[in-house]
Amino acid sequence: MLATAPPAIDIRDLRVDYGNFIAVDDLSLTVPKGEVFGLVGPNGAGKTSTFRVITTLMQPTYGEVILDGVDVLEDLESARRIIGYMPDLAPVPSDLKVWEFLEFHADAYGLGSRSQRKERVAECLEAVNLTPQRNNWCKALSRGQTQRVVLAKTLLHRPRVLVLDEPASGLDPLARRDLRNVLRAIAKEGATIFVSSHILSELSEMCTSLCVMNRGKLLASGTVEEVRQQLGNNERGVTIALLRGHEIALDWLGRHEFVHDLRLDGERVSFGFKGTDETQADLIEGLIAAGVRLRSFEERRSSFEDILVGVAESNRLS
Ligand SMILES: Nc1ncnc2c1ncn2[C@@H]1O[C@H](COP(=O)(O)OP(=O)(O)OP(=O)(O)O)[C@@H](O)[C@H]1O
Repeated sequence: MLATAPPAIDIRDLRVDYGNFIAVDDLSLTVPKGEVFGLVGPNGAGKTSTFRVITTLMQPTYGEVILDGVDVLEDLESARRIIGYMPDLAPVPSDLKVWEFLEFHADAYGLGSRSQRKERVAECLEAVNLTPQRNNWCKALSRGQTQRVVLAKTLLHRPRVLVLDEPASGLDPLARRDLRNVLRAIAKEGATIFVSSHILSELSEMCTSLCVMNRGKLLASGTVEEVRQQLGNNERGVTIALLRGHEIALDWLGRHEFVHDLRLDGERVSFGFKGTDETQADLIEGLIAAGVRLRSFEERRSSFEDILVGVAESNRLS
């Protein structure tokens, strides 16, 4: 029988206390290999504390973190070889050129012979699409380019697990798109990426799956759709335009268990719908089978940002 490969990241019952304050509360999470996995949560959710434990920078109060089968708390040295960590707003020295900055770190890591180190620097610059900027001063780079230089530095030792704290913060949409493409390409090469943000839409664009954390606790995890369902936000507003069968539609929808706030406005019928994608597909089929001539169907869902704002609001109120 084939042994199953361990997940890239396995966090079990993690707890981080600062004095009497619980910053991470009983967090358990598994990230399969090759994912771009997002960690989203409002300020103070416990994202950085979680990352600091994973990256061996801090001992947790309780719990285990296993990276690619290696226990981070038991075998620090092996864990550090697996991890690449890019902290929030990592600085780059302004008085070095891009290639000098990377070669300095390749030397510090002792990455093989001089020619091997140069080759690795070139590979990493290519991976982050910065080969044309290799001779530029670090201080002359844009914010997006600076993030990618730091990412190149983080890739030098071929980490299998990349932990990136808010890498897209402060980037314009174009720079975010560049970063997203670079991260996807890196994951395709086999690395697993664990990336945080407090902006959900940023991560939902970038990640294969994600989790939501709030006040140290895991609220939901899975694909974007699964997370939306787990957070109980599958409410949507629907407007249908009909050519015939308005009476039938009103009667049929009025008896549907997931439909509420039904309104007729000219040829259009609007209502709130609280069901899954499957039940919504059943609803469309049911309406047509009942004899309604449907011209169009339009749904409006709360954006992911609205959901997160709801989470943050509930913090403030409680
Ligand atoms: N060294 C510390 N001592 C005391 N409290 C701390 C310390 N570090 C973090 N905290 C608190 O723990 C909580 C979680 O902080 P953490 O930085 O992990 O959250 P975060 O989700 O990364 O937030 P942000 O998005 O603001 O960076 C916050 O309330 C923070 O004030």
